[in-house]
Amino acid sequence: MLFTLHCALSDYEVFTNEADNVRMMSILRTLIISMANFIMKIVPKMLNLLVPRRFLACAFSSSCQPDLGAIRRELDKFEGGTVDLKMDEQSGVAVMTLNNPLRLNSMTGRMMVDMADCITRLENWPSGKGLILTGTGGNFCSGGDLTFVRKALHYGAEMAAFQHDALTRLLNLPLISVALLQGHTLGGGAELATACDYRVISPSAKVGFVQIKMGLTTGWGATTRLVHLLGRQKAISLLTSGKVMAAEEALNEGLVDHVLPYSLASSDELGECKKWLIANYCKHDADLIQATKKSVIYADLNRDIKVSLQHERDVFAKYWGGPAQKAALSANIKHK
Ligand SMILES: CCC(=O)SCCNC(=O)CCNC(=O)[C@H](O)C(C)(C)COP(=O)(O)OP(=O)(O)OC[C@H]1O[C@@H](n2cnc3c(N)ncnc32)[C@H](O)[C@@H]1OP(=O)(O)O
Repeated sequence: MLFTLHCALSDYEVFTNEADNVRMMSILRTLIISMANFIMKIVPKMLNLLVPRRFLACAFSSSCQPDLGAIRRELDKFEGGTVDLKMDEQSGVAVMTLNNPLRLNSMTGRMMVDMADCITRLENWPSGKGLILTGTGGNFCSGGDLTFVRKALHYGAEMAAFQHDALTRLLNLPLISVALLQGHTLGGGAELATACDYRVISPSAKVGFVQIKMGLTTGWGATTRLVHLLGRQKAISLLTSGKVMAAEEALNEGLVDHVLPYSLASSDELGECKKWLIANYCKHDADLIQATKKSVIYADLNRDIKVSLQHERDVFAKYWGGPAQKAALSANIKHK
């Protein structure tokens, strides 16, 4: 580049006499191209020195996909607690339980991996209708396990990518899901609750997006889900206040859908929640429930009304004239 500059300047002295405008323009063009090439070469090198390589790769590559397998192997090293799944074939309702009771079911890396595996099993459960997400020992979840959090301070973006994938899959299960909020539901715990279709709360429970008080924003996708669920204003209010709400306030805010009666022992609340789920959403045929939920997800993700209606028609045509409709017609049902 310096060589080009030198040649260009010496040429300039010669040309002042000849006033050869055409050659002057050509020299100027060479100069500009050389400078541009120089900048294009040096800027990425400087950025490479200043910013970690993995961030650059993500920021500049349009094909950047997090390697979930590698993240999973890393998260699995942060032990403590489990997430357990029971699938009841008879009722079609599964119970997924956060199990880290000494730390109020706060989530370790291992639990995140467990939960992702449970979700994979639920994605492939054709006779399933519903899911209850609950915590053991009278608490839902007090957020990220702070022992894990302290060890994983270098691993936030990766953990968030893993949780975004798992919790989006949870939200989009073809089952009707409900989070049973008991005791404490804080931070990441409140985020988990927003990855279910509904939230049922114990009258003595408390729930809050306390991330802001921990110097954080949401890492497990709750901001995106809250805006869909409650709209911008309420999302801003819950997330920026970090307020911890009692059951009635959470109901008034629209965050929860049902408050359980006061009369129940904590151990009976799971049974009551199951009754609520079945009575409201899981009475009918599993195949129809799954088809309905899938259509709702499709409509939500494809806001183009024509595309969504076409899909709805296709699903409808599959059931029209089918055995379930014929059985219902024969039964001569009165919908009183
Ligand atoms: C991913 C980003 C996030 O989730 S940010 C939010 C992280 N969560 C928190 O900061 C919650 C911190 N914990 C608390 O505020 C209190 O423990 C709450 C939940 C209010 C319960 O208070 P209290 O009923 O008095 O119980 P306690 O404090 O004695 O707790 C019992 C034992 O559980 C533990 N615990 C609780 N939460 C966590 C957590 N998130 N991570 C790790 N451990 C947790 C407490 O340390 C306590 O343990 P220990 O009995 O002292 O050994």
